[in-house]
Amino acid sequence: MAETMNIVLVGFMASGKSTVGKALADRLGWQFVDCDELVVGKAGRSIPEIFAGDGEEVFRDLETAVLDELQGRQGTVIATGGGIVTREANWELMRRLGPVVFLRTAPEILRQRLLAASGRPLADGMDWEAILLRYRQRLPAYERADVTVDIEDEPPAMIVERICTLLAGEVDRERDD
Ligand SMILES: Nc1ncnc2c1ncn2[C@@H]1O[C@H](COP(=O)(O)OP(=O)(O)OP(=O)(O)O)[C@@H](O)[C@H]1O
Ligand SMILES: O=C(O)C1=C[C@@H](O)[C@@H](O)[C@H](O)C1
Ligand SMILES: [Mg+2]
Repeated sequence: MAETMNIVLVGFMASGKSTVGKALADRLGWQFVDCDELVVGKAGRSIPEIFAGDGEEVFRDLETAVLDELQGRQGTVIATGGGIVTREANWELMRRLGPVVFLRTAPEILRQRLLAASGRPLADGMDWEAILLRYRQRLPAYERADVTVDIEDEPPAMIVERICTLLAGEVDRERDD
């Protein structure tokens, strides 16, 4: 795959962006960055601390700033935060980086993963119906991605192979430009 581009992964909380992103970068021999980790590094605080201390808007500003700082990169798999698709400005920044891939993970899998973990302010302590409502509200935004990968219960390595196959067309288009 051409190293002149990056791959940007979007999807709901716990859809696997960070996990699959790392595996995809290993498979391609590319670098990997995670926007959530970059935000934490920039703020010097955890995501729950940013949400609790400054509010969601400040978190979103940091998220956009991080995406802006990634401009110019090549050969990098970029895992985004689950809400990055909610800001219009982020779309232009993501599309400039490379193809945007939506990990459309089955809601039942999201439910199991979110109930088993904490550290996500927009899921912690919320009932599943409220989380599912947010997921449904965000779906049209995720579906703006260039490529969608439907994910059931399967290991990251299999998802990685499917992403590589789906992106072969994107790479061909880039070569034609
Ligand atoms: N294909 C998979 N098979 C099994 N477990 C997985 C798979 N993908 C991710 N997981 C597990 O699901 C959980 C959530 O994954 P991950 O943190 O990668 O999601 P995310 O999309 O980055 O979430 P967030 O938007 O909150 O950053 C983790 O515990 C991870 O180990
Ligand atoms: O879906 C969301 O809005 C979020 C997802 C996480 O990746 C983090 O970016 C944060 O917890 C917010
Ligand atoms: Mg993540």
